[in-house]
Amino acid sequence: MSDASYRDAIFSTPLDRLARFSFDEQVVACFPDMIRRSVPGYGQILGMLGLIAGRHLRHGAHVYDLGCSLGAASLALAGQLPPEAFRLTAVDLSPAMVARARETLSAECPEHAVEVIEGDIRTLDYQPCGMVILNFTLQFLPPEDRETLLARLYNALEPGGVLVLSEKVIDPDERDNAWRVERYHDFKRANGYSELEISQKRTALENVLVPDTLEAHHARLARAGFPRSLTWFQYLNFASLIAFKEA
Ligand SMILES: C[S@@+](CC[C@H](N)C(=O)[O-])C[C@H]1O[C@@H](n2cnc3c(N)ncnc32)[C@H](O)[C@@H]1O
Ligand SMILES: O=C(O)C(=O)C[C@]1(C(=O)O)C=C[C@@H](O)C=C1
Repeated sequence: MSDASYRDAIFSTPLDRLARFSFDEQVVACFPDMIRRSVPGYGQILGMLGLIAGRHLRHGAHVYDLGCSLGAASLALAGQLPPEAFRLTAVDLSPAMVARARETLSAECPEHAVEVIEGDIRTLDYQPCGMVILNFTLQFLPPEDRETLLARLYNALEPGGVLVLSEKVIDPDERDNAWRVERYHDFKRANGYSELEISQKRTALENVLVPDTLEAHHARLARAGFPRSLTWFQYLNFASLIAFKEA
């Protein structure tokens, strides 16, 4: 099993043809380092997922980890809850991510009922479930597909079920937004990224990662059926929301 994770240096040299960002082999090889150095609060969010599940999940309920990448959210749950507490389906569109997630999850939590599916979360057939995790995934779907997916997830959730949605967000106020983005770039610099890496990645993510405002997220969750949602975490321009289905 190769569990090696390399330092992210993808955008460190000038690239004359800057391709759109994609979750290919190159990104997979350095993904744990990339996401840890690029997402403020990533570790804290993972740490809370098990606690949220511990409070809201009916014993033995089904959990979905959508856009699972290497399965970090699934692993976080397995690290905090016993095998009989839940069954989990992790899904990702990237074959390279799925292959590595399967290896990691079967090695790290062999006792837990975890399956990893390669597929598109927009067209998956959802079983009744108690919790859905979208940890930095919805932002990569075309904006016009987001509400339909959330409505399908609302329908799949059992009464009392919860959806955790973590996203990069924008501020409706231009000056506040600029301040957050500038401090986010400081965060990246402090984590060892150069000006070139920051600017090339920003360009590669344009029209690939399309962030919404928190207001747009809450309004969309309400239209999708959720009677209540709240922002439980925010660190600069990264936030996590929880949406509740009525019990
Ligand atoms: C930022 S990563 C998610 C990180 C991961 N959830 C974690 O906590 O470490 C976004 C993931 O969403 C996946 N993705 C994007 N669009 C998808 C889709 N339509 N269906 C399934 N997965 C998708 C990408 O392949 C990528 O692995
Ligand atoms: O580097 C950035 O600007 C990011 O937005 C970080 C981000 C994300 O938010 O999903 C973007 C791509 C990678 O998947 C890892 C993290």
